[in-house]
Amino acid sequence: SETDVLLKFKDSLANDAALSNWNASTNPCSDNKVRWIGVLCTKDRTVMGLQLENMSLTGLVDVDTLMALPDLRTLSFSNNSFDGPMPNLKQLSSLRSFFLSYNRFSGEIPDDAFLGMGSLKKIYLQQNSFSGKIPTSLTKVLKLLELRLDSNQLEGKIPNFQQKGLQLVNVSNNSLRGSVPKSLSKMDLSFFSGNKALCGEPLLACKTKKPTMLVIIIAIVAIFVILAAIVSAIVVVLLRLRKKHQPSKMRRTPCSTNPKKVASYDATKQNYNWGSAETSPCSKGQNGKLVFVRDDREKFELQDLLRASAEVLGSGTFGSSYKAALFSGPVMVVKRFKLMNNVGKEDFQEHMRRLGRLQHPNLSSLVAFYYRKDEKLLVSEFVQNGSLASQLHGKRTPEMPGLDWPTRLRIIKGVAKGLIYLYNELPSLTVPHGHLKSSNVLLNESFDPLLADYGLIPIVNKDQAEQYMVAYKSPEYEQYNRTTKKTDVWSFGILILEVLTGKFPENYLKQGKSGTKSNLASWVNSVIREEWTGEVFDKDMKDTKHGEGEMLKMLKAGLQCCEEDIEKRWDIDEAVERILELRERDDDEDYYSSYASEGDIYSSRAMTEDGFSFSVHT
Ligand SMILES: Nc1ncnc2c1ncn2[C@@H]1O[C@H](COP(=O)(O)OP(=O)(O)OP(=O)(O)O)[C@@H](O)[C@H]1O
Repeated sequence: SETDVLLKFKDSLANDAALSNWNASTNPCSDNKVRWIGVLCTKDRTVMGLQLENMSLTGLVDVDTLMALPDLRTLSFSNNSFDGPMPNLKQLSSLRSFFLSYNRFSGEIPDDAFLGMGSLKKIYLQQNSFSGKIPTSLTKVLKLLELRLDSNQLEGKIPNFQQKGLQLVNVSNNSLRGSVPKSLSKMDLSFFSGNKALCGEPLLACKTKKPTMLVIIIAIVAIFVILAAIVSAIVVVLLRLRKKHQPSKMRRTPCSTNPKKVASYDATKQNYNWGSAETSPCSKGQNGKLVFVRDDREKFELQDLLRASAEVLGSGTFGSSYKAALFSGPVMVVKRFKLMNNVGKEDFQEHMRRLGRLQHPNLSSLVAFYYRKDEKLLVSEFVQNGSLASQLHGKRTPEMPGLDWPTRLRIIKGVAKGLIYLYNELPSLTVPHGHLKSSNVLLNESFDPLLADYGLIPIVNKDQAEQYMVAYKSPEYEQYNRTTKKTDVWSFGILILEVLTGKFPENYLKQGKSGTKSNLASWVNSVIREEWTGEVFDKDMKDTKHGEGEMLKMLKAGLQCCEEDIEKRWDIDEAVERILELRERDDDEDYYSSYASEGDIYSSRAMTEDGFSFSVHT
């Protein structure tokens, strides 16, 4: 009977004076008046629970015996003096609640202590000396509403409770660590306090996982600083680019920034005073002197150049060129190079001296140079009639009516002579000129050509050279990334075609439909293929009447020099030889007539042995 069960249970207790009315002569639930102390009964007078609180009980909680009470739903032994490990209550799988708080229970609670207790709603274990981890089997008690584990010596992390109905989980005053599970974050903060290493809502945020407000503010400030730095860097770069790309019309000092090269020809010239030596950028940090490459001419100082009134001649790819009339008479041209650091100072000076030794009627001679690490100035004599480019493409005026054929022929021949001289004098250079184009062919008072800007490939910065210098626009460089001894011949060929057609070569450098590059030579070829050879010649070219034959031969020579297949392209010797053998017109009438008759053959539009047909324009 239940009487026997409870008396047996009482036997295992010690200090049980409070249970004095528990005796075998009465039934625990028989009569309200004599109901046993601390026994809770159902309506049917069966034992439903034990509420043995505040009785100073000690001894053993005999769970095995209690298993014989089929309707037992609740047990409370709160505020007694029980000690030892937690009773094995999971055997009482129908329990709805149990209260062991305020005793001296100790030791670890087995991890599976609550397994199978599917009806349990309230577990009160607070104010004992339990140690070890919170058993994970608690998370499986699906109906759990209230759990009190506070004021023990529990450690480790709080398991991840997921029960929907949980109303209270108090784990305060233990030694728990880690973060409060999200499912418990809305509970009262006091349920978690007293655990030094516990964090997360409702406690303070965990440092490792969530940044504090201060950290967030610092991060935001840092992002702003970085953004500001990036924006200012972009602004600086844009300003520099803008400065660099200012059109050549802007007034410049010889030390101002190199503007971007434009594809169209710009013959604009402006008078400009360089200002005092102090205000000129050239004077800042200027500790070097002009170095004269020859002894046979009058010397002057850099200051003399800076003091002279200057005219901007133009802005090339490497820097601007200035015309400076010295007080003592001579007129010089100073070209400012920013990007000439391919070699060190010694090699640079050596190369300059080498160029300075070159003397030829068709070369513009280097007079002096100035070396500074970040910029170089090359000084040469001013050449009277400007460049071949300005003569071919500049605005037509009564003073600049357009070059006639005899002059053009003489110019091409002069260029050929200058070129072969460079090949002979600079044999170690694969590309002795390297930058042969019409703006680098200057014309003296008799319209004889003088080559300029030659022999610079070894000293110009490689990147810049590859980007801007004429040699690197050649088919062999475009296709195979290499230059050869015939590369200058190709530039010469383009120059010849430019002189004959009056077309500006850079305007014909295009990517073709098939991916192939087109150039002035391919344009000329296409016109010839259409049998409109006469159409290729410059309409502004005067005095062609007796020169058609030579013009045609020159056209062929130009195309031979522009042959894309290097094997088929003439070498410099052949090119020069063929060009120099072309006859120049003189006052000999016989010559006129023979020349004219040759032209007449072509003007009949018959195909010639060279494969050209020719129709004379008027
Ligand atoms: N010694 C000179 N006498 C007269 N005009 C010159 C002289 N040197 C250069 N020029 C002219 O000054 C202008 C600018 O020349 P610059 O050499 O600076 O540029 P570019 O030849 O157009 O291009 P790049 O820098 O690619 O050579 C050109 O029209 C050029 O013909």
